[in-house]
Amino acid sequence: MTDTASGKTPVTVLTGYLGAGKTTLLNRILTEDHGKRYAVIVNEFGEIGIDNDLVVGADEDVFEMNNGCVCCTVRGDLIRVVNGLMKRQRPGKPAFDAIIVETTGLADPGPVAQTFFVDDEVKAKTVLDSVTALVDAKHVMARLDDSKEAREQVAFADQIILNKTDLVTEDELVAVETRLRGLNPLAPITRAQRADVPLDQILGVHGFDLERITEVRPDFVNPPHGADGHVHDDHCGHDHHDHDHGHDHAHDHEHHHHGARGHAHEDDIKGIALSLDRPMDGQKFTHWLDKLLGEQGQNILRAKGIIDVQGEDRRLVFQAVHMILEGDLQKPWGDKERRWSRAVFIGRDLDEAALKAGFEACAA
Ligand SMILES: Nc1nc2c(ncn2[C@@H]2O[C@H](COP(=O)(O)OP(=O)(O)OP(=O)(O)O)[C@@H](O)[C@H]2O)c(=O)[nH]1
Repeated sequence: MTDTASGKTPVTVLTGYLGAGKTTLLNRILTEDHGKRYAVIVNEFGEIGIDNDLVVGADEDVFEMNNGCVCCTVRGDLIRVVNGLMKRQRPGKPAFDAIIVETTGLADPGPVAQTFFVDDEVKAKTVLDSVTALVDAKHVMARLDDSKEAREQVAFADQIILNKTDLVTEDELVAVETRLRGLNPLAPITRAQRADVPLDQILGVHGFDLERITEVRPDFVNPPHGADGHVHDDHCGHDHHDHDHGHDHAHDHEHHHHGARGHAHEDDIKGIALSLDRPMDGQKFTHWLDKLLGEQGQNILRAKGIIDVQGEDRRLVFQAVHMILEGDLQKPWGDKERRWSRAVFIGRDLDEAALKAGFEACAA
């Protein structure tokens, strides 16, 4: 599964709130008869190695980072572990087909994801394939109410596995999916029990590649239910009347522990999808994006997009994790292909009107 274009080993960052089913998934990855070799990097809380012991077949392919808190900074220990893995060899190919990094249930996945952009050695050998969030269908609504980390994990994800679907009704599932989509309109949601998703559907998916996602499921950039431009489709369901997270409510930035259910709630994290059918001025756009990330990068969890630059045959593809921005010109637009620009910003307290105006002002 080595990334064919680049020869780099794909890395999946696995997040999910406490108890969502991460260990269950890792055990599947390590034990299933898939003919691949995966390395799993788990994160330990200080001295007690519980997680590692819960992962079966742990010895050979499971590696620990235990150097401090996973959510604080770009991870020196993670860099060391990954570089160590990359030095191993199998005849003619990298030692592992893919690497999965588990973050603790409470961690912000941002710094872990950023690690794969900042260290030159890591960057040369690996490519961040996706941030995958596991969600507990039974408990996620309450967690989204009371936990900023839970909201950030969902907002940050390239794909979401909605686990424990056996514990809730279809109506409840639709309500959960609607809420997840409000926080993250881009990530595909796959339902699962005991994390029984096909591994080739979640690993090596190029989740960071916006274009591929929109090719597979064009509805991913569908604005959330209730928002301008939302298209009703099979995925949104229409019987979720009691979960109308209106978008005009006053914000509650404190998010004290509410009861598990029943209050009207405005998620302060949201995803904003922008598009433009005219070519853009490349310089204007780059300048705008740099400035935006410089000023609001703390609040922007993720951004990615494909831009149609005037006078350029190739598409400009960018993505950002907080303030860390990467962008380059990628494959040329096809003759019959629709040339258009689209971008998604996921973050806290984003001013949608200002973003839209700024984006459109970059038109050539
Ligand atoms: N009913 C049900 N239980 C599940 C499912 N998936 C996992 N579980 C159970 O949920 C519990 C938590 O699962 P884990 O895989 O340990 O979750 P985790 O995300 O690793 O938890 P932390 O390590 O605390 O972050 C375990 O008892 C699992 O057996 C599911 O689809 N349905």
